[in-house]
Amino acid sequence: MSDTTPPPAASAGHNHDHGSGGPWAGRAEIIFSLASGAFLLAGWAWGRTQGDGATGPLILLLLAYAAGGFFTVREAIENLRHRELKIDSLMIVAAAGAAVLGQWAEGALLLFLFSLGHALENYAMGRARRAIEALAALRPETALVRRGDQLVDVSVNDLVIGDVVVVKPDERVAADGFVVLGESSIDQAAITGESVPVDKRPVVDVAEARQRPDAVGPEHRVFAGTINQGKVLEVEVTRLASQSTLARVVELVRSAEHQKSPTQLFTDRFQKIFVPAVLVLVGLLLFAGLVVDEPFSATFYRAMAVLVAASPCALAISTPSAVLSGVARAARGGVLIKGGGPLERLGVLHALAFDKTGTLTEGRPQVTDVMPADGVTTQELLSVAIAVERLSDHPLAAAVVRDGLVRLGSHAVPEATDLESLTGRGLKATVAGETVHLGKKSLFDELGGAAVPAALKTRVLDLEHQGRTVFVVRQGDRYLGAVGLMDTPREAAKAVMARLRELGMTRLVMLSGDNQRVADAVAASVGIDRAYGDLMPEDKVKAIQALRAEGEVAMVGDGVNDAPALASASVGIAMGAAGSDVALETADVALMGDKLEHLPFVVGLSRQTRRIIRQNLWASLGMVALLIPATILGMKMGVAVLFHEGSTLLVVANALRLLAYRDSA
Ligand SMILES: Nc1ncnc2c1ncn2[C@@H]1O[C@H](COP(=O)(O)OP(=O)(O)OP(=O)(O)O)[C@@H](O)[C@H]1O
Ligand SMILES: [Zn+2]
Repeated sequence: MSDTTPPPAASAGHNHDHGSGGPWAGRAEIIFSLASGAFLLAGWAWGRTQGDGATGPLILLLLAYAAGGFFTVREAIENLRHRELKIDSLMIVAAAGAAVLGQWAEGALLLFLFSLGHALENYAMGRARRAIEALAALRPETALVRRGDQLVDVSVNDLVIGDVVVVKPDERVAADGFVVLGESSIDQAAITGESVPVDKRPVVDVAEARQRPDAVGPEHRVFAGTINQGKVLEVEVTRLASQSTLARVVELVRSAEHQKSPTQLFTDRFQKIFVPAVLVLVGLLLFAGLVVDEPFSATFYRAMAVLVAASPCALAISTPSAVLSGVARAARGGVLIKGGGPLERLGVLHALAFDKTGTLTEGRPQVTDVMPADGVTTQELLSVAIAVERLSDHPLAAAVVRDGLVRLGSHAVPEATDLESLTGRGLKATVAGETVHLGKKSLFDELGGAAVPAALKTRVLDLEHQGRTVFVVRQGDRYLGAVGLMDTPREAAKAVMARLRELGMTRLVMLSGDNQRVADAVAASVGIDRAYGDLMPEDKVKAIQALRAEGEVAMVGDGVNDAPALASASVGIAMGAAGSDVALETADVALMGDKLEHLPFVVGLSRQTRRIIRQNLWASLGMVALLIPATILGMKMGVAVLFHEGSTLLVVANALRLLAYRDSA
């Protein structure tokens, strides 16, 4: 059951794939094992009527041996070829030992139970794996592609970027892309875990969308594997089938199985000591004749029984089965967990740090206040601000341009050039031959030159107290004024924080690049304990490190400006990862949808996984601890195998409960 040599990373845990694999192999194992059981029963019953040593019953028991031992022997040979010693192989030694002692029925029982236990175990693990493979099957095989006036059926693997595919109602979208024609609503649950269908409409500017497909808004973007619930849509393909979000998720989930968790590393280490110790014990037991007066056959039998009892089979499978089920369940809920490590760590930690914009807030700021300095007109302030923000792709910039233009009316906007982004503080550019600086108030202390006029400063502070994000604009040495924006907290944020506390998160903090007063206001409104404001991206990393000094911390962000902080947290959790490659790649846990509500689900799931791993460890170690003395004291080999395989199946069944996990909020 477990290797005495460390298994290669790719065969994490208890691997009974038998090389060939496939559904037939699984079924064949069960059939062979049941056949073994039938031969055993018939041979045993016939033997009772015929008396010992009759040829007929013996032939049946030999057939039971053959059927029950077939896969075990095959695997043992395979292992020997790889120069691996597995305890599985020793099960054959035990059965052979029973045969030598003339205990054919007992040996056949051993092989029957052993093969049945392992066949069922493989079947159960296969169930968790199939839950993952079901994701891959969501993508249709073919797509209807518009070629001039004609529609052609094309294999999705032959789709190229720029193809326009037609998606009929109730059909699955064949490729990632953006809508060019038609309006509909799409069920994206398979990718993002959102239960409510999302409305889609065509992009306004196809050329622009083609150039920057990752910047296309969620109302235009569609993903392979999602279901069109309304009317016909035409979608321009932006990714090859092998690169689609679905394909990447499936790939990441598959590889997650092979990332060992801390508990797995621990059990691996434990087995490296335990297995040789068992072999030594069994070796010593062969000399029991020196202590107790018994025939060697009895000594040998006892040693074989101990060997069976001590196999740490359940222990080896206890963690991998739970991790596999947990990762599969999460994937079905639109959450990608990259392995047992993050899953287990998230299951025990008590502190969560949040990014503000786009994570706790909607990430859709709106201009609320425009305050020109004395002697400056509103138009002058706005036109310069718009000119500069137009060149930036910051979330605040988009809001200033959109809302600013409405307020500006027909007033002309000058041309800005030489944009320079002052990360986390603001922007610098040239307008009408003069340098324009725009950004948070503290930026101007840093820059030197003319200081912010006292009157303007008071008004900025006043706005900040009201929870507004404020930036100041300066052209040359002249202050034009300040603009205030407001980003509303996500509707779900408050309830999510409350639920996270129920789940055992005791420290909830917020990290923000915005000023401290805004940070405090947002934190208070959603129920966060502590807000750290005025942080530059590198300060966020330092803040995470400081928090980690007091215990493990997970960080939740959207991958914008916070990727380094996500990477330095114990567990980095990204939101809205379906739309962002960076987030999908850098995070340990990716919430595919842009929904804060999925956070309690994944926290609860990881906590449940931890609990189940704990239970499994106790059950498997407890069973071994009971069976070793029991067999030394004379428990029958058949009974020992029954308990041994029973505990293995129990552990796997316990893990499979995770597939049905629901957040009970
Ligand atoms: N393009 C811009 N226009 C106006 N102000 C800006 C701009 N870029 C940065 N700032 C100022 O710098 C502050 C912090 O910048 P930014 O929002 O990029 O940081 P962040 O770390 O992403 O913040 P958050 O914690 O809110 O997500 C902003 O609140 C704003 O005052
Ligand atoms: Zn086993």
